[in-house]
Amino acid sequence: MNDTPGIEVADLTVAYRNGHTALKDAAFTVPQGSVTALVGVNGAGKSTLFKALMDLLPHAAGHVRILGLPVRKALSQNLVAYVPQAEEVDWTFPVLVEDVVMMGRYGHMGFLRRARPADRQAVTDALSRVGLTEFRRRQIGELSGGQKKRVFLARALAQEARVILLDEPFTGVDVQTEQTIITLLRQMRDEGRVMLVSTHDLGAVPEYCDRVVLVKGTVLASGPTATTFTPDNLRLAFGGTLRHFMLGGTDLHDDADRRAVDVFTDDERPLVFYDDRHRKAVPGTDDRP
Ligand SMILES: Nc1ncnc2c1ncn2[C@@H]1O[C@H](COP(=O)(O)OP(=O)(O)OP(=O)(O)O)[C@@H](O)[C@H]1O
Repeated sequence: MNDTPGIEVADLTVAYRNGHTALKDAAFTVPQGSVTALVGVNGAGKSTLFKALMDLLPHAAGHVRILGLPVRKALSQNLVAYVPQAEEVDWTFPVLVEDVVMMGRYGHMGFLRRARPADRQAVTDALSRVGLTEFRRRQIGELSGGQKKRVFLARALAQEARVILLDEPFTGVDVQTEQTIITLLRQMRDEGRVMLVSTHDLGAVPEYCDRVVLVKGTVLASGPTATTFTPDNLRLAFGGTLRHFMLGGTDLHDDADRRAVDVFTDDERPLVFYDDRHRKAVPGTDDRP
């Protein structure tokens, strides 16, 4: 690992063919060996940013570098992998779990896409790492939501991607699978990889993300979670869409404790901040079973 940023986005503007500018002058940097949350309201531009990083949308202005390389070069070197949202995949397509993971090897194969022993070994290793070895001969459509997510993570591992874009990896996933995925993300971070994770689960962000990028038509703020994932920045990014209230005094304590908490919630996944002396989001304070 060197000091080259994992992802570098500078003054990026992205417009759709109908003329709608979804991102304007967006800028942020993500170091190698990090897990970064990408958060913002519906329509803020998270998927647009992913598409720009995957070269699926032209850049009207600005530039993107991945591990110091222009996007196309990074893609041609198999450095970038995308873990899609469940809705983007046709689960009725008859394909085995191991075949999906083998797709991660295509970029390493020749024109005829003939799998060599090294490719088969990479698939076996990746499936073992995500705990799906016994599911390798199943049709992908027969798996649970959480298992499907892990198949796509295995595909990214088999690809030996260094930068992995994860679109809502925890949607529809139970708490145990969420923990399995978080453990994997941490291991991959420790291997020097870059994970950019779009998520609406704000309560879990401080638990597993080193850094945060807040978007709303542009990048409002980015940096280490402790200094960026703050009530002020969240108000900027989510103002009006999340309920925000403070609890203190007798609403919170039955003694003279003067501490207060800041709560941001969409009524499903609250994010709780303790008072100024503890301006650090507290993970695990949500109300899931
Ligand atoms: N194909 C498209 N053509 C035109 N405009 C689009 C297209 N896709 C998205 N947009 C618009 O671009 C803006 C950003 O959308 P985007 O899908 O990037 O948001 P998002 O942050 O990923 O939202 P969500 O949280 O709902 O997934 C929105 O205003 C959206 O309506």
